[in-house]
Amino acid sequence: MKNSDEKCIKNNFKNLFLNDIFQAGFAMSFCIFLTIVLINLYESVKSKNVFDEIQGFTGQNFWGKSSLEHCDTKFDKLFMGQNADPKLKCYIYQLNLNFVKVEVLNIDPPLVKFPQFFSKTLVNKFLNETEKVKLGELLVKSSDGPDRNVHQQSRIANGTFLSHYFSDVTTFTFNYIQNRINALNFAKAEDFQVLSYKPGGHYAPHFDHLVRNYDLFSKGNRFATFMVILKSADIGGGTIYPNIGVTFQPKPGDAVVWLNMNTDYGRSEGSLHGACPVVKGVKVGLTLWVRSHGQELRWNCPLKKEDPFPLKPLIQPKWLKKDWPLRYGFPLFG
Ligand SMILES: O=C(O)CCC(=O)C(=O)O
Ligand SMILES: [Fe+2]
Repeated sequence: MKNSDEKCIKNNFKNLFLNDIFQAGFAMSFCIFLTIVLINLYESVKSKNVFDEIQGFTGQNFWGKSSLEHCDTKFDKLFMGQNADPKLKCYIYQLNLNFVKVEVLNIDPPLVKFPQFFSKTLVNKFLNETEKVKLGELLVKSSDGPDRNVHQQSRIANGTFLSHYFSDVTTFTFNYIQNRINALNFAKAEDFQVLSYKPGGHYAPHFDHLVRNYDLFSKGNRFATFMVILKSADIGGGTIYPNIGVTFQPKPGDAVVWLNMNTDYGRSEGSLHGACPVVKGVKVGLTLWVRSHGQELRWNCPLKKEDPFPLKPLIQPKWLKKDWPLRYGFPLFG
C-alpha cells in the first residue's frame, strides 16, 4: 500500500469515528431534551386544577381562589381540621341497636362525618322519592331589603323541600336519622331540603346561620346542619369549610353534621362552608337545618361562657372511657 493510501484510510476512519460520536451525541441530547419536555408536560398536567377546566362557571366571582383550590381533590389534597384525638378519627358507636360509623373532622365548631350513614337501599329509596317531585331552582336569602328569597349566582342548584312526614319514605328516613343521632332534636328541623347540582352547579361559601328570618324569634337560628349525600359527582362536588381547613369529599350514603353557632348563639365563623362546583356527573344531597329552640336539653350550656359547644353529644361520650374501644369489642374500621 502506498503511503498516501494509508493516510487516506486513516483519515476516513477518523472521519467515520468522529461522525459516529457526533451522531451519538446528537441522539443523546435529543433524548435528554425529549425527557425534559415530557417531564414538564406531565408536571403541568398533574398540577392542573380540575376546576381550571370549568373556569368561568356562573357565580365563580363568589369564590375566593384559595377556597376553590381546596375543591380539587383529584390528587388527594384532602385537608383536615384541628387534630382531633386519633381515637376519634374512625370508630363505631351503638345507639338504639344501630351501629353508627363516626369520623371527627373538626372539634370547634364540631364537624362530624358519618361514613356510610344511609344504606344503599335507603339511598335508592330516597332517590326514587325525589324523582316523583319537581326540583326547581333553589334561591338564597336576600342580603338587603325585605326578608325574601332571591335568585343569586352564588348558588346554582335545583331542589325542593319535603316535610318530614311527606310520605312513608320521608317518615322512615326522618326516624332513621333521629334514631342514630340523638344529640339533635330533629323535630325542630326545617323540612327536608333535596339539593341537586349538575355540572357547573355550586353553592359559594356561606353561613347557614341566618341574619334574619320571619321565624327566628319563635324557632331560633340554625343551630346545626345535617347533610347526607345520595349521589356524588364524578368530579367535583365536595363540601369545603375554608375557615377550618376541611374538605368533605363524600361517597353516596355519607353524612355530615356541623354546628353553625357559638355558645352565645351568634354565628360560628368556623362554620363557613361551600358546595364545590360539580365538574362531571350529578350530586344529590339531602339536608336538615336544625333550629336552636328545642335543643337545650341535649346540649348543656358550657360551664364557662367562652367554651365552645362540646363535641361529645354528637359522638356518644360513653365510648370514650379509659379502656375504649376494646372493652366494647368493636373494631375500628378502615
Ligand atoms: O351541598 C352542599 O355541599 C352544601 C349545601 C349547603 O350548604 C346548604 O344547603 O346550606
Ligand atoms: Fe349551607
